[in-house]
Amino acid sequence: MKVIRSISELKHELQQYRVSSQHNAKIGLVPTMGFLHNGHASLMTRAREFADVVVVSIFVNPIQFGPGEDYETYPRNEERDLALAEKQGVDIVFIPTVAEMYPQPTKTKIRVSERTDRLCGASRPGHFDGVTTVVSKLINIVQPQFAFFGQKDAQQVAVLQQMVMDLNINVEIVPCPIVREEDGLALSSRNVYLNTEERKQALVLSRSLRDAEVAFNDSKSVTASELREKILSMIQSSPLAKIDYIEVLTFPELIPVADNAIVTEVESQIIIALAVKFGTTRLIDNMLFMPKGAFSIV
Ligand SMILES: Nc1ncnc2c1ncn2[C@@H]1O[C@H](COP(=O)(O)OP(=O)(O)OP(=O)(O)O)[C@@H](O)[C@H]1O
Ligand SMILES: CC(C)(CO)[C@@H](O)C(=O)[O-]
Ligand code: BAL
Repeated sequence: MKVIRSISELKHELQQYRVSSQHNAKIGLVPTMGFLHNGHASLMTRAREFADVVVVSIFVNPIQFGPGEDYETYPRNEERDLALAEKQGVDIVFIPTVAEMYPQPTKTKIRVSERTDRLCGASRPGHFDGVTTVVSKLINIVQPQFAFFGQKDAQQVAVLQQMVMDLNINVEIVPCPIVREEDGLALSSRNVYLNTEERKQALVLSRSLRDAEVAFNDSKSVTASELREKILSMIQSSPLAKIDYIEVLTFPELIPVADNAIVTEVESQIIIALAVKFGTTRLIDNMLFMPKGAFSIV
């Protein structure tokens, strides 16, 4: 496994793969912010199935953090990350510095409208401009055929799919399923911030989504607002939970489902997306539902 820190060296290395391969090596990119866990590992495994060369980037991207967010304290552990990537059979780990990615403050940003209006786009103004800008840069540098993203960050997947479609970027965005701890908590680098009590109470996210899934499967007449209320009351029973949002939307368009709509009758895929704070740690989770007539794009 090669560890590369400069853009020019990465481009050179990838060019070697392209010209030396008899089969036109397919490149898979897995963008991350490091502090890798099994959710990231699952993206690498998926990438290996699609691509001959797997490139993982590790970069805590300052321009997707707002003022007062956790850019400075975001967990980092390069040694452990490299060991995990090596174990996953990754070919190249790209670890640029901020100065390498942004030699001067970027004067150009990519902004996707509409799909960024709600959920984390509303709670974290400018966040997705930072994500789409850095992902475009990474795609331009690596020129992969495939790029892999976790469905845990479902809005990120929807926004990036919109971006590559609108800008005719020649890459397939491949969404990958959410990896969870045995007790249901979605893996996230930020879980490390949780103290014992917060970690315990954070289980309410996956449990409330599972309850919603049961209601969805058992009742032919459950409405969007009933599903939302069910989740709301369950999360509110956790004293430490501070709700940012609970929304029922179509996916990937992210258009709100009408309160009185019977969810099993909606003709597109539906997402229930949550963001909840426990102490200072903001966690997100979601579940996709496939009403009758809808077909999956994930
Ligand atoms: N539990 C998970 N299952 C599947 N994919 C995941 C999971 N957690 C993160 N990913 C994906 O890994 C990629 C890199 O994410 P990132 O490095 O921000 O990790 P993270 O655990 O989501 O961190 P954070 O705590 O900052 O949200 C993203 O595409 C993200 O969706
Ligand atoms: C895609 C990403 C690596 C861009 O910085 C980040 O938003 C993340 O880790 O999900
Ligand atoms: N995985 C999302 C990256 C962020 O929270 O900034």
